[in-house]
Amino acid sequence: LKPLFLNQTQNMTRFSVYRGTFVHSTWETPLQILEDALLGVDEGGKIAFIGEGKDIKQLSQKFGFNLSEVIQLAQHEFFMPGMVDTHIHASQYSYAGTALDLPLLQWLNTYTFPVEAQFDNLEFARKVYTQVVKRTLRNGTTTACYFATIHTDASLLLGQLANDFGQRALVGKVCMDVNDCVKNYRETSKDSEEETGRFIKELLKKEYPLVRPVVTPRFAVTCTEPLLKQLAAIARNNSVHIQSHISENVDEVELVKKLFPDSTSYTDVYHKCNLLTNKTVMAHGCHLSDKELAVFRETGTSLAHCPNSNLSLCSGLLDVRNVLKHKVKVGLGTDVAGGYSASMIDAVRRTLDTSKILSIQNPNYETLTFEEVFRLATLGGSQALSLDEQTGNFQVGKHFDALRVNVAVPEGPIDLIQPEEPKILLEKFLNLGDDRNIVEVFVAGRKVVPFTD
Ligand SMILES: O=c1[nH]c(=O)c2nc[nH]c2[nH]1
Ligand SMILES: [Zn+2]
Repeated sequence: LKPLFLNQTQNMTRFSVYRGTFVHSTWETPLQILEDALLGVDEGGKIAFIGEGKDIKQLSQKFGFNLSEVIQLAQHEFFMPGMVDTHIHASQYSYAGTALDLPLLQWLNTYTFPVEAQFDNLEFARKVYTQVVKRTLRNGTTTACYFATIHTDASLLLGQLANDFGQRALVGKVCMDVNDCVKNYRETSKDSEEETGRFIKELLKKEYPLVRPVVTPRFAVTCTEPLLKQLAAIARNNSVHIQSHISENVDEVELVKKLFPDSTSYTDVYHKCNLLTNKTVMAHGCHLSDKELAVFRETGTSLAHCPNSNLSLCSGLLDVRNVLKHKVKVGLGTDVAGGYSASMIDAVRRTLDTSKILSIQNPNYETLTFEEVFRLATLGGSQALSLDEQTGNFQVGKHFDALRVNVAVPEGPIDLIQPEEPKILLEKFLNLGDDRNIVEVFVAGRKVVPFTD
């Protein structure tokens, strides 16, 4: 009886086990390929073991799974880590793909603020937020760092929807106490502060396992210095993330200089207000100086590179190679709707395009490789959001956030003429693939795509 009893206790933990090709990044190498690997996920959604297919018998005995339960990937399939969108405006999704004919400051006043003002209507909010969460999940965004609007209840609803669909998310109620252009879209400083406190408290009270609040001053142009300082204190007291925008376009940088004459740079404005922390992510940074990047590095602040937006609004070209040389943490963002695509696959392509534009301008430029950009979209993003202990690659102990990619999916966008090695399959997927190739999406071990209802 004794051995049987022992065996039963061993079997108490049930694993989901996958066998096939796994591609991911580490800090040592931007592309590591594990062929015929076995990966086990425990009931908590964490990666319990990674081994080789040839050792399946020993692994099944050690971890107590049946060989018949192992899920085998097909030829042309691989698992890659879920992608991390480090910067996306959920509230701008309704007009994604339009309104790209004005530079940033005019774009905000003409298109963005009037739409965001409508999120006092919870039914409208539910419609938009449901669609953006589903669309991003389907396109392989397992973690999203969202801007909502100034409306606390609608922002809480976004958190609820991310939780319901199973997406890992940071959700920010936007703060802005300056806006003279669209009068019904701004808060008093007091409301902004109090509502941020309420937002954090109520979101944390829900105890959603994968959703966290992020303190969100929109940017220095729409926030007074006292509000910026208060928000930094709220973030510190609650140990939560901070997100904002910085140095996206030249006119904006000039305006911030005028608005904050006592600061030596745009970065200095935020630094003086204590907003630069190792849980802060700033979008864009196209026009940051090397000196400012050094402050990012010292404070542990990260950058969200949003190339589609930077090109679409003619904002600028972020020199990611220089950011990496300064050892500043950096991930990729779609920045919907300044960026017209909600897909992180597009963010990968636009990152490569931007790097190639910089190479055209300077033939000595060291162009980013597709492997490096793959790392930015996965591990880099998780690090930029200080979530790299939970997600970003396939490491024992991390959550299983993964995409099952079938490069040769029937009726899909890619024609495979002959069998290809995994590196080529990944490159084809990143350059030619779309959501049809993403046949399953897992977040913390749970299959969230295809949708169940
Ligand atoms: O791309 C952007 N989108 C926005 O909504 C925004 N607000 C401030 N700065 C911004 N940049
Ligand atoms: Zn943005």
